[in-house]
Amino acid sequence: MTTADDAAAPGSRGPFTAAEETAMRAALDAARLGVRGANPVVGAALLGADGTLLHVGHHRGAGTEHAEVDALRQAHEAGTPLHGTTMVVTLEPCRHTGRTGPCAEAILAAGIPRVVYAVADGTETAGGGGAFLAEHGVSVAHGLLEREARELNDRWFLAQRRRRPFVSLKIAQSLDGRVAAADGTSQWITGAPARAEGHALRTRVDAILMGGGTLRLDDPALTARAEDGTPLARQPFRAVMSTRPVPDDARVRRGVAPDAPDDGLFVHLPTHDPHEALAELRSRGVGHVLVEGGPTVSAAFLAEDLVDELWLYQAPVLLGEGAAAVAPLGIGTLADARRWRSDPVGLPGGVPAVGSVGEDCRWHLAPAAPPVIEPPAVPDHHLI
Ligand SMILES: NC(=O)C1=CN([C@@H]2O[C@H](COP(=O)(O)OP(=O)(O)OC[C@H]3O[C@@H](n4cnc5c(N)ncnc54)[C@H](OP(=O)(O)O)[C@@H]3O)[C@@H](O)[C@H]2O)C=CC1
Ligand SMILES: Nc1c(N[C@@H]2O[C@H](COP(=O)(O)O)[C@@H](O)[C@H]2O)[nH]c(=O)[nH]c1=O
Ligand SMILES: [Zn+2]
Repeated sequence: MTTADDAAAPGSRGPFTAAEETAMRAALDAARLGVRGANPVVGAALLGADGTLLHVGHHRGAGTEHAEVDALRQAHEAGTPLHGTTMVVTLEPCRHTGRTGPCAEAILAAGIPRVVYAVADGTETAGGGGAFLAEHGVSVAHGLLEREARELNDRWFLAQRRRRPFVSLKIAQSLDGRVAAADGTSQWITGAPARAEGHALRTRVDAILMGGGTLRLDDPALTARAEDGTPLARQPFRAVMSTRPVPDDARVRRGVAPDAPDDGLFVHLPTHDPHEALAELRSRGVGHVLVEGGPTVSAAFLAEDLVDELWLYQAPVLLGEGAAAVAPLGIGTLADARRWRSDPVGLPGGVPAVGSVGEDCRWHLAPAAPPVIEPPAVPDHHLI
């Protein structure tokens, strides 16, 4: 089947050697060690002219070096000669300068004569590296293990096509699926190790979002903090989705410096429409949003299929009464239930999707039905 992707992608669709396929499998395994969010997970393997797997790199999340650069750095440190090598990468090498430099130029500068990638980047900003390399005389082929590579980042590709941030939802619930006791108290359902994971996630995202209900009941600061309460170095935007005014003395306005007037990270989103909320955050450069409830806002994002990954922590606590984790979604019968699957990509270093964190249980999930694999939107630089 020919897709818009094929029409836009440079180079051939193969044939590929057995060594290239082995290298791509190693690159896919390496990609799974990364974290997904504003950026996809990506792996890159350097293959010697004789088919030997030389170095395998991966991307460790937005702001860190890209997979190809990781592999090239390893080669440099080991003194590996690069003539005759092939760069095998799970995503088309980027050609833009974002938080890091363009991989396509790094590959060209390294004198690598062949590049094999699985799936086109497809974003307006970073796509086009394959064409750039082909124009500069590099042998470029794409489509090797494309389905596997696409599955690894399926919801990330979907978010890109829809021009919205990647959305994570975090829920900390009791054994009986409640996120607060009858009187609204919810601090703390889960234990310290699970909360520490939550703060590590907060520091990786660009914005944390809560609803007006949580603001009014809990007055949270929405900052990323270490276990002893000290602020972590990287702080995200703090967004409140509420049509009512946010009080001047709300902690979410202040962030990590309670006495400072305004750190520029507080955002009031006076809407009940999650699409509108995401569009506003994207206009501020947000690529990854963490929704931290409560149940009304969680349901609003879930109802619109806007949750790309779910971090669900379940504590061995029974409440019997209190708010359910998610407000009604209009599901009347089991056949209409929303099913989720383990997300193979998660915490840095490939921590398992389902596991224990202290006394609690962690589930890292993605919607079970992968999005319909449409061809990626043709990037603007391919439009006439
Ligand atoms: N354990 C956990 O993981 C968490 C638990 N909680 C608990 O949840 C409880 C609060 O739940 P809840 O009241 O549902 O809080 P929410 O945080 O979901 O806020 C709901 C409010 O947000 C506004 N809002 C934004 N979008 C929508 C929408 N699409 N539809 C309707 N209203 C919208 C409305 O405020 P407005 O009228 O101002 O527009 C609404 O009253 C608290 O007890 C809190 O402790 C909260 C977060 C995490
Ligand atoms: N992670 C990754 C790529 N990711 C691409 O680069 C974009 C982000 O770049 P930056 O702003 O520098 O973080 C991201 O949106 C995606 O299009 N590309 C690659 O060549 N290799 C990588 O390992
Ligand atoms: Zn890159």
